[in-house]
Amino acid sequence: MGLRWLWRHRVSALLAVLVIFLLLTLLATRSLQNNRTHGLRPTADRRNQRKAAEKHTPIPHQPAKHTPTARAERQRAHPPVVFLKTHRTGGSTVQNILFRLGERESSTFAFPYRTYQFNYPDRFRVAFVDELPEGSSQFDLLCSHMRLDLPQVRKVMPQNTVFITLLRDPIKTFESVFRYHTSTVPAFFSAHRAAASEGKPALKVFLDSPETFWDPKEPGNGLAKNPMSFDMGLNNQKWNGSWPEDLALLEEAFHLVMIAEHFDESLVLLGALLGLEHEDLAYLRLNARAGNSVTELDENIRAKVRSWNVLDTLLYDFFVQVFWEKAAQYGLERLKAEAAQLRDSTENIRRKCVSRAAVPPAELEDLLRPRQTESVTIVGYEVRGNLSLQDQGFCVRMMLPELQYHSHLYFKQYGRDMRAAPAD
Ligand SMILES: Nc1ncnc2c1ncn2[C@@H]1O[C@H](COP(=O)(O)OS(=O)(=O)O)[C@@H](OP(=O)(O)O)[C@H]1O
Repeated sequence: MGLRWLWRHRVSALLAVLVIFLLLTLLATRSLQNNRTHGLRPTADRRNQRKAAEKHTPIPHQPAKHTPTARAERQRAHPPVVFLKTHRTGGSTVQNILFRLGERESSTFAFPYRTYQFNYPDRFRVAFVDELPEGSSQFDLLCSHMRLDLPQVRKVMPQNTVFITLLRDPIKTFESVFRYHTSTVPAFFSAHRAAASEGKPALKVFLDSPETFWDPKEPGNGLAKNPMSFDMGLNNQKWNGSWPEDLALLEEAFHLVMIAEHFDESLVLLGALLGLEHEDLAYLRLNARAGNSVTELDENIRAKVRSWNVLDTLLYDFFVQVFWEKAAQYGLERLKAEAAQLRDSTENIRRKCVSRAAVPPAELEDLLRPRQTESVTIVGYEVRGNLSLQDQGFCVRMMLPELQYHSHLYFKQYGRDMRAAPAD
């Protein structure tokens, strides 16, 4: 054996080496072709972007709840969604459900070109949307704050988009908007200043003579009167002849207008519309004020709030009626039963995830601390320790405040940070 044997069989050895080489080349070519045909693997660029994104925020991995095949089917099953996030109505809670859904299904988000809002309070424009990311053929989800302009939104989203929004009792909404947006809405700011100098409650001072503080030509005053109507793109200053027609157009455009006072029933209808399971709809009440930041309203103040926001009352009452019509179509008994089931399953998930609720901001880590304003305290949640990595990923996402989740998803989608607001 050894060298003499090799020398004697040199031709056979050479042939064997050649055959092995040819076989390896063939296998390599087939595998490359497969990857190209099915487009399964991300490009090196996208892989690097994703790695960078994962490094960017200390958010645990998204749990892989579904198998790849099931995920692909679910992706096909649910249509693109626009969620019109009206102010102080519970929108961050619904947005969080959609953020989780979109992240799990690798949806493409239509994000604002700058910051977290579509150039609010301007009416929505196509130009306010960031570019379609490389490799995406359409936007699947749009759920950041805007003032609605339906034809413009339709230009951004695919034709089969489902439109949803959320309305809240106008008295609760206005009280919350007034307290939360003290420094960003000029009319409220002036009222607070006057109230401070008179030593009186600001809301009472404002409602005693709102016209003193409210300049309708000031663009920043959109939320100062009928804030929900303003967000829905209606004339929020006064009723005019086009209101009934505008309402009818909204009714036609929106597949579902959820009602905060019937939140669980609204989620059941949302789930039916998008084909979601109860686990997908589990939620924590996000962006809530601490008890000491809420103003108790007596009947006199409530009547003044109602009268100042009469168009919001009209809007709300109209869509509450539409909501119950939809509920009747779904089946009232069925809706009641499913809402009860959703409440139970959500309660179990809350018990598993949350170690402490209504936590003051100073006691929360940066990742879980909601945005605060000068005038109110917004409380958050503490996540339980000792969770599996998968549960931790799920639970943290459910309590992640809007800004943190938004910037995480933005970085994941574009591989870069969000653009800041332009300097004034
Ligand atoms: N599920 C549910 N049901 C009823 N109400 C809810 C729910 N989730 C959040 N909230 C209340 O909604 C208020 C926050 O609304 P938003 O998240 O839309 O605010 S924001 O515009 O994004 O700042 C805030 O209201 P206030 O606490 O009265 O200010 C939340 O407590």
